[in-house]
Amino acid sequence: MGVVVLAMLGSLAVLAVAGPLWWGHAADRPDPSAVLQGPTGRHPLGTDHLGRDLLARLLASTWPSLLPAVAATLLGAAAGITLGALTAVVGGRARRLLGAFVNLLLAFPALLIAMFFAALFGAGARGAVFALAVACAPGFARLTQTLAAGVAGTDFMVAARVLGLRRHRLLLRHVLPHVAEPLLLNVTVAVGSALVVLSGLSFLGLGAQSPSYDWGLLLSQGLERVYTEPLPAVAPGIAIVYAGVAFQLLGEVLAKTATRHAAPRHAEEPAPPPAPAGRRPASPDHVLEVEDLRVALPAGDRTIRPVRGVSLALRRGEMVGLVGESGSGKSLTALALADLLPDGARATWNAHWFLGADVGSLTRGERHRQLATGMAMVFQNPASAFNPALRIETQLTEAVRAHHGTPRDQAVEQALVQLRRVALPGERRLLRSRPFQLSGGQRQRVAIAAASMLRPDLVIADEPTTALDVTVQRQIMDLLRRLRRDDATAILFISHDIALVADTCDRVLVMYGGTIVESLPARRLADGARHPYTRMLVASVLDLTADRDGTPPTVEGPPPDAAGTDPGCPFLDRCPQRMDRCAVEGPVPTLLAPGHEVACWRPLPLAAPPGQPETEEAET
Ligand SMILES: Nc1ncnc2c1ncn2[C@@H]1O[C@H](COP(=O)(O)OP(=O)(O)OP(=O)(O)O)[C@@H](O)[C@H]1O
Repeated sequence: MGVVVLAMLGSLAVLAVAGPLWWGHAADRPDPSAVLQGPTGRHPLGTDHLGRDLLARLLASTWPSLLPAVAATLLGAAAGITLGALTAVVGGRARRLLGAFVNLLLAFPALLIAMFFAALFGAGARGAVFALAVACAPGFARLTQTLAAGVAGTDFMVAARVLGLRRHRLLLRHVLPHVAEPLLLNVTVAVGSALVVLSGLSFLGLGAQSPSYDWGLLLSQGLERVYTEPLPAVAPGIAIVYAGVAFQLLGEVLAKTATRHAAPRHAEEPAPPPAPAGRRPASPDHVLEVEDLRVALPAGDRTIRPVRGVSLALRRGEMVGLVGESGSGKSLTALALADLLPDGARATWNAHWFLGADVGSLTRGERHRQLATGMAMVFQNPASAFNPALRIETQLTEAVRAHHGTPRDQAVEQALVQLRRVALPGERRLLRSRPFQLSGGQRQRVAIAAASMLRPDLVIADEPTTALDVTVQRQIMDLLRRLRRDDATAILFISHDIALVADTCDRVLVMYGGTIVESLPARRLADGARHPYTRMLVASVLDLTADRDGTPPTVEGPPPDAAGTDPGCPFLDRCPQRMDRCAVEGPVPTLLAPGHEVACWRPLPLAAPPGQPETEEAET
């Protein structure tokens, strides 16, 4: 197809350049003796009303026909794509405004807009070009908006936001390359349509003005006598179709090759990754502290409160598990901590400290930078956490390049070091790969390598092993453990898999109905849990040491009210221990033993060894 396109476009280019030189003179020479002739040996397409040779005019007008169509399409596409792509990276209100503006423009038919602006700008080729650009921009904006919307909520965009990339970088690196293929196709196809519209404008007397002429004008002149001499009208029509098909095929060829050259090449010199300096938590121990974190979300005509007063703290090098059934608010808690809540969601807190900085008092830019360099996220689905259009190299290196100004060569070498750390062989070949060329396990290892690139103080891993098989799960857990051991990185490990959490974490936070109902050392989970929900959760997993199939644990009974307005305990309806007080007063977390807190008015007694009565004192 490439060869065919090359031949077609080459012939058009030759005609465009050589046409005026070779046939320009014949095209403009009137011949009163040969007015309005049909096709003859001397004039294969006949002559016009001044006796000028129509074939010469057709060939000589290649350039003035193609140039305005290409120029109008490029101008319109540039304006429309910029407008549409902005919607993927701006905030909620600006996005709605931009959307409304595009809708307004689209409310008018493109041809009407083109005619209106052509009349406004004045009849002539230049006016027609601008008019057509204005007319086709909204279509490109809508297309880009739709394509970009598909990208905006993806994990790789969230991941890129976690890295704190600026809007223009998000736009250029992640949104545009991802939507480039259909856009390129549409731009080139639109050149063909632009040719037709320009012909229409010329036909209406709003395009090329005599004595200049283009295929559109020749077509309209030919149409006047199409019933007696069809060739003078058919020939410019064929020229328009030929050029249109050439551009359409060009679109397809370009679309196939567009994403192959997105990433730069890397250099050879190895260099150790420098550790970022100058970040110190206020308490040397705590990386993150949050108190009474709440998240409210609009859901239809009401507001839901999926997170209702979460307090937690993570020490340097500590691995803390966050467990709870589906919908308990684990992911929203993580997203609120990373300042990545979806549009419309609102987070509030009493205190929120990250690396010694009061997050609430930072400016937006400072907050993004602090979170981007100090925190990394590993998502559940490694397939969607990467931008499929970009090479692994680009995705691994862009954060250090953006935040630390690391030169590309050095960033690439850091990426190689990180890939070796996560035990991925053939790391140079891997850097040149695209995400779809890797297996699920490889992708998750690359995700951990990417998370380690900035040497973050905290990694939030949101169900990083759920989509993987058991063997790969173990390898990924080993990597997370190594990350925490080697770099003293704190890890918040979100999972349904309480057996895995009990096995790998230091502490476990049990979430229910948007609150943390119990916090205890992981080794105490099997026999030391005191909250009825934790006990039921543990009981729902038959054996904490058994092999896991990734099925989330289930607890019988209705889930808590999503609105979160009931005053009592969220576990009330499912609790076998409930008392009258539980319905009217939410339980406050109470310290039962060092490192063990329970939010329950009537915590269960400790499970006793077989043959002995249950006791409350054993632990304390
Ligand atoms: N963007 C959103 N808009 C409306 N409701 C949402 C949104 N995101 C989450 N929710 C709701 O908030 C509640 C908590 O969601 P969240 O994803 O934090 O739960 P989770 O504990 O992480 O669940 P899972 O383990 O299934 O991921 C759920 O009821 C969910 O339906």
